[in-house]
Amino acid sequence: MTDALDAVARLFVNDGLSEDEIARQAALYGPLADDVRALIPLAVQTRAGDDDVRQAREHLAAAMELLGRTKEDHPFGTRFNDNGNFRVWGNAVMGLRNAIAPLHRINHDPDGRVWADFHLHVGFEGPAGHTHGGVSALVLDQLLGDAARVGGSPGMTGTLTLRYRKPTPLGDLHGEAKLDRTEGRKAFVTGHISGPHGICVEAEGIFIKPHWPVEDGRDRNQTR
Ligand SMILES: CCCCCCCCCCCC(=O)SCCNC(=O)CCNC(=O)[C@H](O)C(C)(C)COP(=O)(O)OP(=O)(O)OC[C@H]1O[C@@H](n2cnc3c(N)ncnc32)[C@H](O)[C@@H]1OP(=O)(O)O
Repeated sequence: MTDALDAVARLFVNDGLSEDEIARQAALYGPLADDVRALIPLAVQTRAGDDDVRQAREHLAAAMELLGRTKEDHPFGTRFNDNGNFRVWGNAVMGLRNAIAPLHRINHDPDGRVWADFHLHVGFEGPAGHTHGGVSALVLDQLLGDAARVGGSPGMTGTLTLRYRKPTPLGDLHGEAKLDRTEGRKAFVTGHISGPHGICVEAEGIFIKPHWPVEDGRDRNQTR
């Protein structure tokens, strides 16, 4: 656990950025992630032939060379400033700079419910034409964890139990979660993902506040 503690402490950084600089970086790197995100379904669906694919790959190689000239050698972690503007831009579910992240925003209602409307493209396929079960788990883990945090009991996922009630289509989906109760350091949270024909996946999670020296105090309505 010492290594994990060290990593969390090292990657939980007040970088002192001004709001203007944060906005500048968001405007610069967010669209880059959006472009990379748009490439993923294209890689699955393009019917381009040999020459076009070869040419596209040359462009991509040039882009990778440009982007790789200067880069950090560690994950993004959690960054914040004195205003409490928390950024988790590398997060796999809602990180602004993460091209695989399917959620743009997680909303928090005054009653503690958290919810998101999101779109899963063809790169999230599991069963033919449907969402991969692990992707549903990914999204629900984040939503339930956020509900625990918003409810005042932030924690690491101890147990996540899913019931796949019916196949989850790709496309436009809705997810939500709410803290049910707490017992000591444990938060018990429930949630679900629904599609056009109702609830597809139900989830129950136990989130446990670890013995870490840091608190995650992200703003309640923070965008990714
Ligand atoms: C500031 C926060 C920032 C939190 C930052 C949140 C980021 C959210 C990110 C999204 C969510 C993730 O992906 S999180 C990543 C996936 N999860 C992980 O990697 C977690 C790895 N596991 C761990 O680090 C640890 O096992 C913990 C923290 C979960 C628990 O360790 P611990 O704190 O030493 O727990 P311990 O003292 O033994 O037990 C405390 C109580 O919890 C129960 N318990 C222990 N483990 C489990 C378990 N897996 N499932 C259910 N219950 C459990 C015990 O029975 C006990 O109940 P009683 O006797 O008191 O009744």
